[in-house]
Amino acid sequence: MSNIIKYRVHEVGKDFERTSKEIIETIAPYYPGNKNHMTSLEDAELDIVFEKFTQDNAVESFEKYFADTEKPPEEKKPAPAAQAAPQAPAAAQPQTQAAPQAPASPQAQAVPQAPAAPRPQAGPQRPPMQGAPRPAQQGQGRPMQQGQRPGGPRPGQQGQRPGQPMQGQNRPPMRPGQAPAQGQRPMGGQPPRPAQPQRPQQPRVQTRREGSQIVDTRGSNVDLSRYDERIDALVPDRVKNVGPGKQKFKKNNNRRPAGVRPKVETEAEKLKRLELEKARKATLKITIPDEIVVSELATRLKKTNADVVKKLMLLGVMANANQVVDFDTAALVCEEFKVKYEREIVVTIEERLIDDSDDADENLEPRSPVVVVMGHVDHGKTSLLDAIRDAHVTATEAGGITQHIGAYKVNKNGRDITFLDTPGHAAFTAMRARGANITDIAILVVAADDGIMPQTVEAINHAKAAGVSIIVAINKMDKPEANPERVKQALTEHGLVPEEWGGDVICVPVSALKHEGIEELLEMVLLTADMLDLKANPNRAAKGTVVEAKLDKGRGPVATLLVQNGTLHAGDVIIAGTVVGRVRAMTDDKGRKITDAPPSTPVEIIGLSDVPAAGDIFHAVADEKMARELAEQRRQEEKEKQFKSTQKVSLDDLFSQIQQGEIKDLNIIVKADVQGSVEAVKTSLERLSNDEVRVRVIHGGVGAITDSDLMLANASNAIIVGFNVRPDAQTRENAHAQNVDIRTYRVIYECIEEIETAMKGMLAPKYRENVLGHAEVRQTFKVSGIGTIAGCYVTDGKIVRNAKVRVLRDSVVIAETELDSLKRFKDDAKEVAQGYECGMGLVRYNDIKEGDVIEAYVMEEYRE
Ligand SMILES: Nc1nc2c(ncn2[C@@H]2O[C@H](COP(=O)(O)OP(=O)(O)OP(=O)(O)O)[C@@H](O)[C@H]2O)c(=O)[nH]1
Repeated sequence: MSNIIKYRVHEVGKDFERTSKEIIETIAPYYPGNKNHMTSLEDAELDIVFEKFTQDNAVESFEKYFADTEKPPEEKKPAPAAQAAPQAPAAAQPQTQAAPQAPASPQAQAVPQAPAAPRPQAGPQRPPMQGAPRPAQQGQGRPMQQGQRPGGPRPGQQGQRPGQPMQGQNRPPMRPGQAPAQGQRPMGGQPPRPAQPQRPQQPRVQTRREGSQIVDTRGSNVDLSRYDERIDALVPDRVKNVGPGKQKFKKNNNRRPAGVRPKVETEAEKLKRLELEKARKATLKITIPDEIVVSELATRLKKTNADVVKKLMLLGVMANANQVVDFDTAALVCEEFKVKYEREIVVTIEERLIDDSDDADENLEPRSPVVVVMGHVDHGKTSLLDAIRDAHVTATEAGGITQHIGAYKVNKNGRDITFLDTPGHAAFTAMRARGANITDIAILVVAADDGIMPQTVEAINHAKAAGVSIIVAINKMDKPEANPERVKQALTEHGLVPEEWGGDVICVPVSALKHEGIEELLEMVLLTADMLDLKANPNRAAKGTVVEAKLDKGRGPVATLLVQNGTLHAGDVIIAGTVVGRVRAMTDDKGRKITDAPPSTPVEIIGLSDVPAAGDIFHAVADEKMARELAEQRRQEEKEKQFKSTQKVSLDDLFSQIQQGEIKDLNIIVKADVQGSVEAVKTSLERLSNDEVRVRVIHGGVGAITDSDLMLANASNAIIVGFNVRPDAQTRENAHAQNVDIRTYRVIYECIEEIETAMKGMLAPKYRENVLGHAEVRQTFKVSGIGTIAGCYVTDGKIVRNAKVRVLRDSVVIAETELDSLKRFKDDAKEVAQGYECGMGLVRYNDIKEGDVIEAYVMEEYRE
């Protein structure tokens, strides 16, 4: 650097108001050699000059100096100027450090090497600098040191030379001509910064060590970064390499730029910022969903997990960061933190796509009733449906060809009635299990010659569970042995009291075979419909249920839909369960093409992408793309559902389900060997109802537990209780697959007790029976002295020697005991597997008959 910028002896002399000779003499003792006024001076030589003249300007007494500085500048102005005048402009630095290494120290950079002003080339060319000579000083031939302190030079204050940048500005001392050439310093154009100079200067007691130079950085407005550049420029390489390494001011570079803001202000600013932050937090508003993980809540509250967990603890909720809390708890935490909150409303695709809002009364119009026919096998359901259709479809609709699409409409007295063509409660309940409640009225067909049969009872209970109105059609009235009174009598036993006996159940005697009583029956259906006041809004997007669906070879997926609300139009986009499609063609039950299907209309449509399931609910939607998205989402949900075992009510977790509010009604199906037991259990169980749970026996019947019971239990989320009756192997397997809880008992009070304790959450069964297998008694042998030996064939599972057994006759338990002996031919056997024959003797039981079933089981410890 010094090679580039020449600073000649005469220039230095001029700057310091010394002769060239004096300068040369100053340097000579340190750097001997021939020099003249044109000799360029090296950095080290310059440093010596600066040191020399700086020291020459040292004040004699600090006391005097400090005393001077405390006086108002105005008073002192003329005097110090005069005093300082004869002196060299150097600051009073009693430093003896004149070594060439001096500039290497950071302090040395602050040494006023700036004899710029007097220099002819530098002075005039410079734009006014902060330290520009004031008129008074100019009059004295040199500018005052930094102008702001008329008290004269003081220790540590450099730059007393004319034209030198003011220290207050923290300009690094500069040699004339150097900075502009290097472009290291934004000299010109930098406006004077008066803040520092005008600050009342307190006497600064500075402990200065002999031989060191100190940069006064206490003003907090020293731009130290500038010194780094100067260091690089000024420090000779050999000096740089000495010591523990370069010690740049950069370490302190985090200081604010000179003159921008003093340290006190920074603190104030920080406080202000903190306050602002606090204020911002105070007005924080967050949204909380119905359930939120604690860590997520903490994030939203801008708190740590620990803070939130602590607050929860104080609120009496023990939850860790990964646990979920409900909205109310989260809201309490928000209140504790004084954070505003509101409930997060999650709009699902379903909500956006499907408008499930209720209709306003003024938009509702009467709709025709939807009727299902149920009853015991062979009581004439199909015959009745055919009779109704024959009388009202083929006869009245000229040219109409009856289509079996799963539902049809008949017209009576100018009003329509829709019949579901699938008789029996199986289809009805299967549909209900899928969430579809499509029927308004159930016609219960009871053969007058047969009376109430098991499936009649089931049908009654299925209809009751679905909450539909029942009309009894007493069929086969043409038969001579028909006894409608007996039927009515039996009906009362099942809670259906005929009208003529003071009840509200309409009973119509009919003959499906002879087409008698059909008109009366239909009239009664209309009457019941009037009572139900069935209404729908035809002026909205259609909603309904898939009644039937199949894959047609030529037409692709074909589905029968029953429109329940709104009107379905040809061309509509519909979503049914996980299937999406556009209604390409629509035909009614008479095979006619139609374009609009108002409420209670069954239609057959084509155009779906896949075959939906019967019972699926369909919606006509506006956005096909979104519908596909929803279908995909539903498929995903279905998969997840399959993964998780279906949550069905069971006695084991009854209490937890009650506590979680999942159960309000405990539905029970009671099956027993005799009607008396059914009634007894029913009354006893229903008495168990308490404030939280209502125990409802939705079906009670005599006989084995069958698939039909399972179906009802499945649809109504019920548990099955059996007394002295048991499910057969297939039913048990199905129950297991469908997660239906079947409990079997021998004594009523055991059942009552178990359900009661389960409701109280005290049910802790330690043992549970595990059925090992069944064997059918094929032959019996009487052995004197031993008793009866049963020759059996193991039908499923295995029979184990130590197992307990029960004897079943027509699925009714007739004995419970243990195995006395188990033999394969003449040998004792430990166990006999399925498909083998064996001989069995039972402990204290000899009344075994051919056809009996022996069930072997063991009691196993049960762990939840
Ligand atoms: N005498 C007489 N026989 C009838 C009447 N209704 C039906 N039947 C007869 O009863 C038998 C059973 O009739 P279905 O209509 O098949 O009875 P279902 O209830 O539909 O029977 P499933 O479909 O097996 O459940 C048939 O042989 C019919 O002919 C009737 O009103 N009078």
